Amino acid sequence: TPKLFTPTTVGDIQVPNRVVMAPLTRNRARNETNEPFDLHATYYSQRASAGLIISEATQITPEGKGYAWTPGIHSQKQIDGWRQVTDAVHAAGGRIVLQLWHVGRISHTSLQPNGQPPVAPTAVAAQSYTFDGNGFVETSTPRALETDEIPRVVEDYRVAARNAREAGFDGVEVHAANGYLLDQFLRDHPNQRTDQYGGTIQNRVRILREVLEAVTEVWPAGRVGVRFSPFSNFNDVADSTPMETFGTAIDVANSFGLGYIHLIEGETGGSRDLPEGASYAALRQRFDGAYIANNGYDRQLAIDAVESGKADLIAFGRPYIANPDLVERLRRDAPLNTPDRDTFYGGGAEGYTDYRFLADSHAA
Ligand SMILES: C=C(C(=O)O)c1ccccc1
Repeated sequence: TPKLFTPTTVGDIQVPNRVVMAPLTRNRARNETNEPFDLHATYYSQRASAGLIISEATQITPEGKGYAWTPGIHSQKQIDGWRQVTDAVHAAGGRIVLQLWHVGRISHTSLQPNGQPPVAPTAVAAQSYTFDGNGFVETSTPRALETDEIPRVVEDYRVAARNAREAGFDGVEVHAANGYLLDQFLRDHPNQRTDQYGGTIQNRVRILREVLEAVTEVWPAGRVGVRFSPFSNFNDVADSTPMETFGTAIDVANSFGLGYIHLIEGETGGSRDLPEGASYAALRQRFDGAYIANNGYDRQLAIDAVESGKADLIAFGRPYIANPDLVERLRRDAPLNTPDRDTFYGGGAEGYTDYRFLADSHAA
């Protein structure tokens, strides 16, 4: 049996295989109140045979929302909605962690409380787009967070992490990738702050350190992970020294004894090509916990990466949209359903909970 299909531990979490369901935004939470409901419980429990499920990105506060119909974890209604999901996943024998999200400047005033500008490290708009419920709009120009507001943002992560415990999750993943708030602070484009949260790499990782400190006061560190996208420019971020910046960020994660780091290898949802001088092995060896690798893996790449020790687990995104029983299909090297792009984002059950299982396929 390829090692991909054997048990391991991700920090404190025992998992039966190394196939991870990557966080996937699907824009199906209730509008305005942003809670998940029974449809989401069906979707996630269908995929419970994953070694570990990482939930879709979930905003920690109304200010942290950047797209229409994305779920939150900052109200009792949302906690109750997520409890339906975690109960269903556990009843199906699965494990699920919640991805804690703050979009920073990847938002639009129409999605913000009182139509206010989004917040960010620096008052420079991303050259990016978001989905406001009617269509794609350019992201709004943010206002720069004041130095004395950062503790409030950190507290928002702490409360959201506590809410995730109440909602029955097995752990949390801090979203520090894909050009959202924490990634905006990590990179010297756009972070041009002149206070202790900008300039040197030590300053640019400070908010991450403070967030991880807060989250690991609520959760055992072995149930906390963090996601990075060191070489992706998705959502208009870039860094002049990515190996140093993300090496330092990973040192910070390691200093808390986190259960795992989760790296998008290459361009988010795109090329796996590495820039000159970049090395995942060099980044990974600075971390003592589990390494989850993501981005464009197919069955053979995944088997080889785990067999060779390049990665401990592999996160699959698009394949999990269309294959609830992905683990079984990979184990058998069975054909995979093709995801329908038109129903990736928004809508209801169609293209969400109606993909077939292998068993169904054999049904007459
Ligand atoms: C949370 C996302 C990410 O991390 O890239 C996202 C958001 C909207 C569409 C696709 C992906």
